[in-house]
Amino acid sequence: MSALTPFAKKHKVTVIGSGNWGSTIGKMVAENTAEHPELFERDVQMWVYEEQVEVDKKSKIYDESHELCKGSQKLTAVINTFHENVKYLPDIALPHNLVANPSLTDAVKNSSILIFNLPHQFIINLCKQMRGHILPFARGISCIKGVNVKESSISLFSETIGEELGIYCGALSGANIAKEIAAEKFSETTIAYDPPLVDSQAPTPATSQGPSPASSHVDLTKLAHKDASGKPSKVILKPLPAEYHPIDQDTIKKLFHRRYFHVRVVSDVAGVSLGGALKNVVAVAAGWVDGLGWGDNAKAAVMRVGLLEMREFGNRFFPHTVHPDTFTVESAGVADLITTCSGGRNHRCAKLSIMEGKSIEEIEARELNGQKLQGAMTAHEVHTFLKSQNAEKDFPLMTAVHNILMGTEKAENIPDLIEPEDE
Ligand SMILES: NC(=O)C1=CN([C@@H]2O[C@H](COP(=O)(O)OP(=O)(O)OC[C@H]3O[C@@H](n4cnc5c(N)ncnc54)[C@H](O)[C@@H]3O)[C@@H](O)[C@H]2O)C=CC1
Ligand SMILES: O=C(CO)COP(=O)(O)O
Repeated sequence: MSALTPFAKKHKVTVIGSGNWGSTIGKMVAENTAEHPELFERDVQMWVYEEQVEVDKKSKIYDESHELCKGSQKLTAVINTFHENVKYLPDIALPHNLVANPSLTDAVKNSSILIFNLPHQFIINLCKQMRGHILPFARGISCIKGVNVKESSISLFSETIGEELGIYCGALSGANIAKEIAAEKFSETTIAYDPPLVDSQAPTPATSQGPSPASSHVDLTKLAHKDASGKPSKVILKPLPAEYHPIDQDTIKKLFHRRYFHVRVVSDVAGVSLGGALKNVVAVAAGWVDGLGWGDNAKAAVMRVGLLEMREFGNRFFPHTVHPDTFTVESAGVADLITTCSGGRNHRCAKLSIMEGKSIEEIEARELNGQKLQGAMTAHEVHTFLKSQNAEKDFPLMTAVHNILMGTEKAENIPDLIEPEDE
């Protein structure tokens, strides 16, 4: 078979991150690569931030005669031997074709599809380590819930990843509490994936020798490609060689969709990303309200105001790209807000912090066994940005969450703090 035979090459997939959600996504993606051998290599690499763990004696996989069950062991060795992430996703059987790899550069080598799934504070550093080690034409999907704020500028992690690595990156977000999905309970998600036409339908230009075998003949610099704020993207995308099946919306859906995990693919990367990031701030407020014992009506009021602020944030700061309906129609909007304000970690830790009179960080360290909350950090980042735009008063709930975390306001004052000024 010639190297240029269409689709002679299968996509190698790497998941970068192996926490609660990273391992769950790894599980689903590995189930799908095994079911679609025409598109994907069977084995999925999962980059693991290496650390020492102990296999719990109460765990189903515990075997007192096994060396890896004695004392502290490398997490990657435990995952690859017992096919369970004992630290971040205990009691869930992972597919044997999901391979834990502690070397980032080795895990991403030759992968044409990169899935980013880490707490947002770690991603920029990792992208720097990946530079020069990935396929230049790789495509990405960011499952990260957070925004990248630098003083007066804000960007989505799909964009940050895209710019750091020079690739196109879409976003996956939804009402997706990982442990429910890992147990194969039904949920929906939204994937925003809208690369320039070259990967999907762009006609390959004909040459005097007939149709070009390689999509690399398409001049990508001439294709309209804008970032989420509507400015022309700085990234000059490299086309996918023609021996690969196109990485289009259909390919992406096949990689993620499961019987228990229904995927809707849309084009609104900004709306999907902002929904996932901003709802974490609202969930902190909802947790406080529950911790105060104020009941469901109070929580619904906070969620209503939060949803309006999420939509306004998108409209105001990403006016060229956000579809306001994403916040109310898609899993990545209102559904994620509801689930996170009910069963999410941000909500639970905020609730306990009020009930016990402790900081959220103390509760996080005690309750989450190394998992990382995103809500408080995102509240501070969003506040930095809103302040730079002189827009704090237009986002009273987001501002209140920041001020309460800083100790300059009290959660008990939330009803007054979110009351519009003219009422
Ligand atoms: N857990 C959930 O239910 C969901 C989480 N998300 C989002 O997914 C993203 C990833 O979260 P999770 O998988 O839940 O992570 P997690 O909070 O369960 O785990 C923390 C992860 O950070 C890694 N880590 C710790 N220190 C590190 C360092 N210095 N450098 C690099 N990595 C380090 C750990 O190895 C671990 O994989 C976040 O943006 C989160 O908001 C999205 C949907 C659901
Ligand atoms: O994003 C989530 C659910 O969609 C998970 O939220 P938490 O990080 O608050 O658990």
